[in-house]
Amino acid sequence: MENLVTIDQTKIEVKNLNFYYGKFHAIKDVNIRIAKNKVTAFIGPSGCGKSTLLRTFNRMYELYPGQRAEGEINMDGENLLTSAQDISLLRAKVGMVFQKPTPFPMSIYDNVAFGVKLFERLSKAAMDERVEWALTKAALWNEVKDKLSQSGNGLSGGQQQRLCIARGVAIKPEVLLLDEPCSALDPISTVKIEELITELKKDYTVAIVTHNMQQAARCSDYTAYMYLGEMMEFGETEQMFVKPKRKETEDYITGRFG
Ligand SMILES: Nc1ncnc2c1ncn2[C@@H]1O[C@H](COP(=O)(O)OP(=O)(O)OP(=O)(O)O)[C@@H](O)[C@H]1O
Repeated sequence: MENLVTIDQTKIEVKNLNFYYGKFHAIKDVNIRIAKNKVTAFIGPSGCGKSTLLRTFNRMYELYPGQRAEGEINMDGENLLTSAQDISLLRAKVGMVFQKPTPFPMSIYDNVAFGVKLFERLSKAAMDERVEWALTKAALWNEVKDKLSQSGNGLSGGQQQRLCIARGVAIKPEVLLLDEPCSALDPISTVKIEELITELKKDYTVAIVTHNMQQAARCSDYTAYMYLGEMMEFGETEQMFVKPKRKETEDYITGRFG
């Protein structure tokens, strides 16, 4: 399973990862390599551990007592789980966009500039440039360029989600984690986000959790199928969708599961 993505192509290497919510064993000995500048999709029935796995990549779980991870998550040769590196720096390197759009209660401009200000001191002109760049990357610039000082909450759901992606992109992370980013969106906004994901992988490594099989098929290079906390199958998306190795994967993908 691990050899499909060579170590040279790997951005994040997960080795023997176990995750616990208190006594509950949610991730069971998972091994996977997340390829650099590719999109890896995580699929599987509700509760199989997709979001939990994603949240280990930037140690999001540390905010919650009783949650712990064991094993290795190596990024550029360093184990994120034991590294002494500053947690906010890690989250700057590994950005995350959640299921529900969560704009901050501030202007569109400030939503994008907020995270940048935590890590960089930019002049007003350089910040303006960064904000435009990030909103352009998130395919939102044309829709908001004349109302940057208006509240982010005044945007449509799809625009808010693109704003959140712009916010993530603005700090120039290396990895972008997307946890069901389209589940609250209409089909047109969903298509826009999918196009955006394909565009983003030129610069970033992307990991996406999705319940939408067409979405996984359309915008990912690799797909990981999880079940009850275990990594059941990992492969090139095309191969997984045309000819999965396991019957369970096929049943899930074709909707015959459960
Ligand atoms: N805060 C928590 N405390 C205890 N158990 C949790 C917690 N969060 C998740 N779990 C459990 O861990 C398992 C994995 O949950 P997770 O949210 O990662 O699944 P998922 O595959 O992302 O599901 P979904 O597709 O429904 O979002 C589930 O059994 C869930 O009930």
